[in-house]
Amino acid sequence: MTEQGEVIENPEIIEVNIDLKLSPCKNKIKLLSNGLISNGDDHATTALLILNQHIDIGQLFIKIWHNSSLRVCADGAANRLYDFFEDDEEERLKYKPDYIIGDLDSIKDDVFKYYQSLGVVIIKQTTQYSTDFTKCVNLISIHYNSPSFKQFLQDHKLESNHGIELERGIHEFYNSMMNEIKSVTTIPSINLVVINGIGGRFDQTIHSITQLYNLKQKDPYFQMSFITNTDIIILISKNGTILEFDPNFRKQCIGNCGLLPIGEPTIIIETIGLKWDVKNWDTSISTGKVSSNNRFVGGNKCYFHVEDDLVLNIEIFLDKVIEYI
Ligand SMILES: Nc1ncnc2c1ncn2[C@@H]1O[C@H](COP(=O)(O)OP(=O)(O)OP(=O)(O)O)[C@@H](O)[C@H]1O
Ligand SMILES: Cc1ncc(C[n+]2csc(CCO)c2C)c(N)n1
Repeated sequence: MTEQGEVIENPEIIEVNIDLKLSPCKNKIKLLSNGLISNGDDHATTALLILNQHIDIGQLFIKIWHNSSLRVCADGAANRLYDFFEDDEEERLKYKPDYIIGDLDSIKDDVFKYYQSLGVVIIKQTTQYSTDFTKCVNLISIHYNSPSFKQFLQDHKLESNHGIELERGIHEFYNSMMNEIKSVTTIPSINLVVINGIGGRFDQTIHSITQLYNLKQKDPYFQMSFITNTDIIILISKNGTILEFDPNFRKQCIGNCGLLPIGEPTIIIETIGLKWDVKNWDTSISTGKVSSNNRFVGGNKCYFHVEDDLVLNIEIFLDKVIEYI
């Protein structure tokens, strides 16, 4: 039996030219030289979501913070933000999140009081049918898209929980907002950078990956990426995607990559710009046919054409990224 599909081994550096007549390209994303992923829309804004694990990306964290127009902590992530500054009270004060949200079973009392005293909006949501991660994502959507949410917070600022229903008020707010705005407006793009969601507990990590697929369906205006101290992780959409990067950044800061069909088996119709490019290559976790340990050899871009969305991880050398920015 012959293996399906084709693997083409390329030299260490190649020029990538994409003939758009043969290789469709619906999506363009950029890997910026500060390690952030942008959907290529110059008007997009960036939001930072901090989850509850140790912040281990050093000065890259500070860089991402300053690059963001909104910063949200999921429950116990507020402890991690607080601890990041160790005993440097002056620095800690400069990094005030916009919101802390979750069931609030993980945030420490003194951290709660600290951020409350700084005027951070802290929202309790007790439902045990969604994670703090999902609560955060809904809140971020509302923050950017609801014409009335900021006014609502202002009007209810003296009430307990800012007047938001305790169990699933944010989810309800989100649902009714989405019903209202879907028909009327085009929603601006948001580059959503998530830290601390990968590694650590395995179910939490898999839940993070589900968010990549889920957001693509429910809130496609998010370009979501996970950043860890070893990787950037994104979803590559079907219908053809060009990923652009700065050639020097690639050389100095990027290592291996993997095309990971975590959500479902699929066919990689074509890649252009990998050390091991593939054509009509069926890939699945259960057969073990997965392109891991691959790398970018396209000087400034790489092209992916996949039949179904799949996960891409890009290895970053954190120290080099921090040096580079
Ligand atoms: N060990 C971990 N590994 C990966 N992600 C994590 C881990 N712990 C927490 N997170 C992420 O941080 C978010 C906030 O976590 P927190 O500890 O405050 O609450 P939790 O009770 O563990 O999470 P949840 O309430 O969502 O179940 C979680 O929703 C999850 O996305
Ligand atoms: C089928 C099913 N499995 C697990 C949970 C538990 N759960 C999912 S999200 C969440 C909130 C954590 O803050 C909890 C406890 C559930 N509700 N339903």
